Amino acid sequence: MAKIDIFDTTLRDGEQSAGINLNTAEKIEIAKQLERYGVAVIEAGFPASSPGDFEAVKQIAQIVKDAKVTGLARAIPSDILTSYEALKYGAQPHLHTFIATSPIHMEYKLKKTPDQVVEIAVESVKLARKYFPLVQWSAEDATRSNKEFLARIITEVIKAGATTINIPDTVGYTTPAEYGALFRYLQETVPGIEKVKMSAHCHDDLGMAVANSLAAIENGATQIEGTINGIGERAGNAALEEIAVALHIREDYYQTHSGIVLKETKRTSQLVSQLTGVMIQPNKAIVGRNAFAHESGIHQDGMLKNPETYEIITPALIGDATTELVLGKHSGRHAFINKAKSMGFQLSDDKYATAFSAFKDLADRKKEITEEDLFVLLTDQQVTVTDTPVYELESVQVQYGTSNIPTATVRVTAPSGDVVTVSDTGAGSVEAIFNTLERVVQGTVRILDYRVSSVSKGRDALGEAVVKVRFQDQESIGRNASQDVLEASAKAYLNAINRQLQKERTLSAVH
Ligand SMILES: CC(=O)SCCNC(=O)CCNC(=O)[C@H](O)C(C)(C)COP(=O)(O)OP(=O)(O)OC[C@H]1O[C@@H](n2cnc3c(N)ncnc32)[C@H](O)[C@@H]1OP(=O)(O)O
Ligand SMILES: CC(C)C(=O)C(=O)O
Ligand SMILES: [Mg+2]
Repeated sequence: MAKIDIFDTTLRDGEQSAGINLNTAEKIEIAKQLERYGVAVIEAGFPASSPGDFEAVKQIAQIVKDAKVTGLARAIPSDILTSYEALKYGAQPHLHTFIATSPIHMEYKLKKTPDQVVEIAVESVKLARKYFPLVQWSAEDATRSNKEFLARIITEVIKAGATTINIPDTVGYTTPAEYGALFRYLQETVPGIEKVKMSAHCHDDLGMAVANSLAAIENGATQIEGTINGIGERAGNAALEEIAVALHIREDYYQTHSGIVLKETKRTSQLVSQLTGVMIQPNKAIVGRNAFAHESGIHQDGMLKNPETYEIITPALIGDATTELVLGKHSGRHAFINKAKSMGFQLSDDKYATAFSAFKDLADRKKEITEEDLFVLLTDQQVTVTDTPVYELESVQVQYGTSNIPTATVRVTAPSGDVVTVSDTGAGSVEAIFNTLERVVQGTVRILDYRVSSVSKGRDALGEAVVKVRFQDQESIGRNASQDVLEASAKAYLNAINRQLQKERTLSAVH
């Protein structure tokens, strides 16, 4: 099976992302992780661009042993010589030099004729080869270059000693079929091309960087360049983790291997995200937070029956990620009960049914149902004695204004089955609710304690209310968690009353 070398440029092209600035210690940490990840080449920076980059490249070249370390240089003697001073410590000194070959870059940016560009490229490669055993030459903006001119200049730089030829899609302009055809054309046209490594370097301006890179592999590329998490200038570079996993999962199709240690994927991605400060979008392939999260009932049911129904990549393949069956408004009974059991609950079918409908009701109102929310909801069912008639809150409404007296109106089904609606006021909203409920409940109720806290996190977190009352000469504690603390308070109050009623009923049944 053919080997595809992975050339990582997170520390050079990746760092060219707007807003990223890594210091030497951070670059070394990333380089060490890239070495563990199994990349073949690490482009550690652009040594001539700043003393900081020079120092980082030099240290990385000294530290990294299992990958080649390279640095970028323009086709300028001083860039090449400066790069040598940084890279000479590497196990196999490797230089990456480039010059643009498209008409627009040659005319407007370089202000050179095509003939001058060929001459500069040849001279730079010859100079580089005096110092470096390995010289990669890149035709910047290759995909907008004249292909006959591209074949001509590549022929000349190979004669001058280039050991790798890179065909960058610098502005993310090409398409998979077109890019593949360009690789085929160069292989069929350029004398001596079989002696060098052919490399692809794609940008994601049209969202095709990974697809273009894979097309290059299908057409003879044996090295792929990119960055971790796809970071890079403008829309970024090809995401290396996506390419490595695609080659693995579709090995049957590509018939290649990359040498990447896939179980280091998640860690590498997280490290780069943390040190660069570039967040990973949740639905990003392979490393996004949701890449292994299933929310809808039909998918969750399929996953529980056989994970291969909806997962082509196992989370274990890429490291520490786990499959997650996220419970939300699209979830079904199978996933809900499975989760409840995994949390240690064992309820009767009836209670599971009630808990599931309470869960659906909550999921309609709350974006994400956390494990804490479920715990509260299922515990409520576990401890509810269902055969005692109790007070049930049908609705609660509070009128509150900074200059009004708070007024509560509650509608409650009493143990007798009667539905009553009562209003009363209080110094605050909660007191108005409690005063109103006191008028509903038969018997004297004295509040001994009342507390509210948040169950989960975020602005839509459940609020949990705990109310301790004295009722029928006994102390009873009630609790409830709802999205609204006023509703939770009313329900907690009635829960305290109901628990006392249930206790009474159980005791009188025993005697
Ligand atoms: C596609 C890519 O990713 S290419 C890599 C891009 N990365 C970077 O540019 C990051 C680091 N760059 C830098 O720090 C600076 O741009 C430096 C140090 C390299 C150069 O800085 P300056 O000397 O101030 O030049 P400046 O950046 O303004 O302009 C670039 C010059 O290099 C020339 N140039 C651009 N590419 C090449 C090349 N491959 N070979 C030779 N000259 C080149 C330009 O024509 C321009 O020359 P001019 O000054 O004669 O007009
Ligand atoms: C320097 C080259 C390889 C580059 O980054 C590009 O053309 O995108
Ligand atoms: Mg690039």
